[in-house]
Amino acid sequence: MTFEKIEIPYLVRIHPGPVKGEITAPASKSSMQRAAAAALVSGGSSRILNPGISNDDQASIGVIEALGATVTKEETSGALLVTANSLQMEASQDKEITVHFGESGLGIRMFTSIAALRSGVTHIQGEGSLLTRPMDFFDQTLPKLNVQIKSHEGRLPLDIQGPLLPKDITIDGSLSSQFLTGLLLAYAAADATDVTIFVTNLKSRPYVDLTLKVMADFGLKVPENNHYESFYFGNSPKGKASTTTNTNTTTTTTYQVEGDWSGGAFLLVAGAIKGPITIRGLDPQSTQADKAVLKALADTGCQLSVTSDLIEIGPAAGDMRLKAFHFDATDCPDLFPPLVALACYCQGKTVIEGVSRLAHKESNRALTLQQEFAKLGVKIDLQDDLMIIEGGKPLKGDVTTHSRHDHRIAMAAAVAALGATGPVAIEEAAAVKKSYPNFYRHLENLGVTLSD
Ligand SMILES: O=C(O)C1=C[C@@H](OP(=O)(O)O)[C@@H](O)[C@H](O)C1
Ligand SMILES: C=C(OP(=O)(O)O)C(=O)O
Repeated sequence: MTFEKIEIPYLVRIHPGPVKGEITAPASKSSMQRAAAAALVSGGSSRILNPGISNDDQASIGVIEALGATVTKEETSGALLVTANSLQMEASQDKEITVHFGESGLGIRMFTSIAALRSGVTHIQGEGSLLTRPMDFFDQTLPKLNVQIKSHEGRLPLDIQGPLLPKDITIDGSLSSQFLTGLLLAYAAADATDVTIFVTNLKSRPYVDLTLKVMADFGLKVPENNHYESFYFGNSPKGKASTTTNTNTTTTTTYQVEGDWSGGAFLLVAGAIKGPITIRGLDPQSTQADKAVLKALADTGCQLSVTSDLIEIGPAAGDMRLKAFHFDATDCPDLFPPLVALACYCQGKTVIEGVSRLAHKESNRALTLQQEFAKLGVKIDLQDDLMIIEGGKPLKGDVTTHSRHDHRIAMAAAVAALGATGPVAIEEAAAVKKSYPNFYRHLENLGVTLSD
């Protein structure tokens, strides 16, 4: 499968000004990547509507192709059609193969356990920031499940060889939920029966809800979730796909990729700072962790109206100013960057909890936020697990920030720039392609002036 190429210059300059009009949030890479994995392991044919085009989405499609799936695009609807054998049945499962994950943390942590279902050797590779993110979970866990693994002191590249055999196991969920997501899918694919994954100290819990939902949507066997402490795969047969369409002799699972609350959070913050705007495509019933941005926004006193179809958002009414807020982002760490941009425009000190969750993202996000926002004249203190942002003062314009090769830092700087005293340049602006390649185009659609 080839995807459309989106060109973004090295430097994008954001000119301050209002946002107006209507925009549809992009596809969620969390939803799309899970759909790709579920389409692979559920076998048969699947139709993925509203597919994402981010680098991480593209990497996941490349991975399922490398693992034996065929992916084509339906020209009329843009849907992706995936056909796959179950991995254990795949003719090439004994062969030695190499899979590339680009920079996707979810991709590598989810698909490594799935690739471990193969009995051939799989070489697992990544690039950029992924090379320094911790993967020692696999060194500790996979050997207990009949999988041989060689890593580079807990970092990439990895070589693995299964087949993974589901067993009762205890894992540590404090670093990331993504490893659990992978094991849940791999256990389901291996038809785990009367087996439990025990988890200690699980963080980013709503992401596991999303995993379980996608598994149910694809008709995979869904374990019983006991308070996020254990996940029990019982004796019952596989689940039944909730959305299936029957075409003569074959059954196709149809899955609609959700709109992205993580990328959408930047649009919402833009609306609260310099709107009003209308945003479509964000489902208030979603299990996505970053839907929690609504709570922080409501606490600022911005104008906010949420329905199942659209969200209308604008600054505080009349002469009122946005108020500082207190928010716990431990289970939704990707909200730190948009909430920092929001906090800049809120009177007083905003406190965000969960700083320890930021150390191993595309950058060490607590530090990069502190350093890049300092260039805009914003003071951010880090005290243990708390981030404290002093808001309400004018943001410096005519400055140059750097994405630090982190998509969410670039988007946070861009949104913060909307109310600055002059244009704000962002170096290595193309980092946004990791999750939201159309981000700058969407800002332009909302009336923002950009220059190189
Ligand atoms: O499962 C997912 O889709 C994700 C889980 C979160 O990671 P952690 O579980 O490591 O917090 C989040 O930060 C990441 O961007 C996407
Ligand atoms: C950390 C992120 O993604 P991942 O862990 O999947 O690379 C992110 O999107 O902010």
